[in-house]
Amino acid sequence: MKLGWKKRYADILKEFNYSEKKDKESAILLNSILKESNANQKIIRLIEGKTVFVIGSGPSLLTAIPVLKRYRKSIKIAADSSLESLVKNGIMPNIIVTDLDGDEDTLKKIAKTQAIFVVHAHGDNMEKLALAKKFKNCIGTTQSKPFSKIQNFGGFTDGDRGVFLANHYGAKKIILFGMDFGKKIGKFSKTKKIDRETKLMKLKKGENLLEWLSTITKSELFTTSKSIKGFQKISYKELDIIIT
Ligand SMILES: Nc1ncnc2c1ncn2[C@@H]1O[C@H](COP(=O)(O)OP(=O)(O)OP(=O)(O)O)[C@@H](O)[C@H]1O
Ligand SMILES: Nc1nc2c(c(=O)[nH]1)N=C(CO)CN2
Ligand SMILES: [Mg+2]
Repeated sequence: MKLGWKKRYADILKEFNYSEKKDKESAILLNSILKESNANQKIIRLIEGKTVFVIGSGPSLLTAIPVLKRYRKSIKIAADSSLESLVKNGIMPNIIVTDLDGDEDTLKKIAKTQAIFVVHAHGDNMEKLALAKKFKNCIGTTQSKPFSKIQNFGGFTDGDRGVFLANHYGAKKIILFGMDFGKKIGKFSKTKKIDRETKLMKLKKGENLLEWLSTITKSELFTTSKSIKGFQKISYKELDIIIT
């Protein structure tokens, strides 16, 4: 990915004490698992020039769900564990961005549908990657150097990676739901209590990356969740005006 991702990734490696070597190993493993597919063309058709919703697992996901039910035709990108509550409420996302630490049963349940899975390989999820074999439509990503079938659109947590994905494929407008960041972890999030400190650090990093993206993207950015610098804060009532 262009636009200065390398520097952001170097900061992430340092701050979270991750190993670039392990990130690369993981990406090589995912590349060996993925079949050739036309998921890329499918994703372009879904996103290019469109208004796209990106849905995270922050506290506001609760109020977002009844609203999302009314926008059946809008393109939806679900970040990992937001998927479980969406599917339970009859909302089927078009794209799922995941590092496979969300709810496995839900992932398996919709594995063979038209949904496109954007699976992220990193140094700490190698043992989960085999799950990608089950997905009918699957794209592989890395935060390190892209190669072969593995791409890098930028981004860190599943939610902000969803926004970077929508930016990469040329969404006209990107609207966030359940992407509150801040100090309160959403109850749909799969994070255990012991991880709280790291989780909050990850959320902070995700928010910072979105602030940065807002300075370089061509997409118009909106949020129905808590305010983010560079995103226009809107109420659910304003959605109809923004979408048309
Ligand atoms: N306050 C919040 N609590 C939880 N998730 C949030 C919040 N604000 C934004 N999100 C976004 O929702 C996404 C999905 O959340 P969740 O914690 O369920 O996924 P995750 O798989 O644990 O996240 P990741 O693997 O990216 O750390 C996160 O990746 C994050 O970008
Ligand atoms: N190496 C490594 N990379 C990541 C990790 C992680 O736990 N380890 N978590 C992420 C989002 O939660 C994104 N990237
Ligand atoms: Mg995840």
